[in-house]
Amino acid sequence: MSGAPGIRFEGVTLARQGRVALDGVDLQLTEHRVALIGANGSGKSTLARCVIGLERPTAGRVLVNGVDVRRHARRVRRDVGFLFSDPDHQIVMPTVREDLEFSARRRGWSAAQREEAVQTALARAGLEGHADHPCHLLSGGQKQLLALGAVLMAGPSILVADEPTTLLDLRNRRRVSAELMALEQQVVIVTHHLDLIEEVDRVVVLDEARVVCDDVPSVAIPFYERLMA
Ligand SMILES: Nc1ncnc2c1ncn2[C@@H]1O[C@H](COP(=O)(O)OP(=O)(O)OP(=O)(O)O)[C@@H](O)[C@H]1O
Repeated sequence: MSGAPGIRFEGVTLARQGRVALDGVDLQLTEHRVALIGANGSGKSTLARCVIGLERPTAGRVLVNGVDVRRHARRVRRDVGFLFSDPDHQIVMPTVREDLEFSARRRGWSAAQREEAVQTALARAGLEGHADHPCHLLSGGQKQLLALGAVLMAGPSILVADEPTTLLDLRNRRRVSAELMALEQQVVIVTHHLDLIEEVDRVVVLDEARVVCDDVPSVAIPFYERLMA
């Protein structure tokens, strides 16, 4: 059941309580790093959540690596990691190490392989000295790096991040963004932080539930700034 890599939105429309959140969105996202930008309420998070079946289109369909999300949501969720704005929404275990180990269990690894992966993830997140600390005592930036580490531990081929830097100070915003931009996986990032997406391969601008610009950052970001002026 393998198919075209990446994410495909085919005529995706989503209406809730008579209001249209997405209106006929057609996109084929195959680039390594894609940003979704747009005004508050333009539909970015709704579109991102459709990728893992957290939202269901009223019409149209979403395919991930050629697999229909509606028909095979569990399979798609194994392929797609999702990073929320608030890491507290996805840190599930009491300590840093336990949280990473929890995600590693999906992989069918031996105990030794899991331990090696946990150590690598701790180092990558700069949390080596915090392995046995309670997660709730971490700073916001540390929590987001832990959440990212745990999501990656599950081995996704695509990462969707919904405003992952919104709650962070400038230093942590840059740190988390640099981690995301350096990933080998395809990354789709929803953000209002335009300075962080200057290096992405493609920027999709949403406005009032529709795609109004789809281009490289040097074209799409100024387009959006004019739209907001
Ligand atoms: N669970 C929900 N129930 C009802 N309406 C919702 C729900 N989630 C979002 N909406 C509405 O759908 C529209 C699109 O919202 P969405 O969160 O996708 O926008 P967004 O572009 O991500 O906005 P923001 O930048 O503020 O996060 C908005 O009108 C919003 O109020």
